[in-house]
Amino acid sequence: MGSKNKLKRFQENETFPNVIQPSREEVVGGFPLKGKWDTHFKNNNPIVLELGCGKGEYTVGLAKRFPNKNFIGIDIKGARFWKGAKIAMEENLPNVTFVRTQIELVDYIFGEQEVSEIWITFPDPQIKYKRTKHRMTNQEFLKRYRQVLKPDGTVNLKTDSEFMHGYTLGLLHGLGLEVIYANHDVYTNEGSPQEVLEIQTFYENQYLEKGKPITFIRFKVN
Ligand SMILES: C[S@@+](CC[C@H](N)C(=O)[O-])C[C@H]1O[C@@H](n2cnc3c(N)ncnc32)[C@H](O)[C@@H]1O
Repeated sequence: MGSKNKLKRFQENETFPNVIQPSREEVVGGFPLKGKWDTHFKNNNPIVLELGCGKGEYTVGLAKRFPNKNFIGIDIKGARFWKGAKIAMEENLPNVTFVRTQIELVDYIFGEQEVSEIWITFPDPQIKYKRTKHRMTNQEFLKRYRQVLKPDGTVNLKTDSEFMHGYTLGLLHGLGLEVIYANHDVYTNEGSPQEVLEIQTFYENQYLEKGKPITFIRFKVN
C-alpha cells in the first residue's frame, strides 16, 4: 500500500465512530473504557477480542453471526483494520469496534474478567528462539489473557503454522490447561466450529493458495 493511501486511511479512521486510536500514554495512564466497555456498546453483551486482527475478517464475520455479542479487533496497523471498520459501518454493525494499540497492553484496555472470548488469527509464529517473547501464545501472553478473561473464557487460535500449533498444544499440556478442541487440518478433518470453516482471513487465503493445512485450537487459560 502506498504512503498516500495509508495516510488517507489514517485520516478516515479518525472520523470513524467505530475506531479508537489511543496513545500509549492514554492506555497505560488509566484507560477510560477499562472495565467500562458496556458504556461504549451501551449494553452488557459478552465481549470478544480478535488480537492482531489485520483487516478484521473475524471481528466483522463473527459480529454478523453473533449480533448479541460485541467484537473488538486490535492491531497496531490502522491502515489494515480500516477495511473492517468501513465494512462494519456500511453494514450497520453496532457490535464492532477496532482499537489501534499493542496486544501487549491488553490488560490495560480491559478490566479483570471483562472479556468472554479471544481469537488469535494467523499470528506471526516468531519461530526464532530470540523472538519467543513476541509469540502470542507464550506464557506472558497467556497471563495477560487470564487477567482479562472470565473464568470460563476461551481462547481460539487459528493458524497455518504447524510450529505455532504444536508449541501452543505443548505449552497448554505442560501447564495443565484445558484444550477444548484441536484440529491440525480443519478443511480435511471434520468437526471444527462453523465459523472456523466459513470465515477466511487475508493471510489465510495466501496460505490456502499454497495448499497449506490450516490448524485450530480452542482452549482455556484458567
Ligand atoms: C500475520 S498478520 C495476520 C493478520 C490477520 N489476522 C489475518 O489473518 O489476515 C499479524 C497481524 O498482527 C499485528 N500485530 C503483530 N504484533 C502485534 C502487536 N504486538 N500488537 C498489535 N498488533 C500486532 C500485525 O500488525 C498484523 O496485522
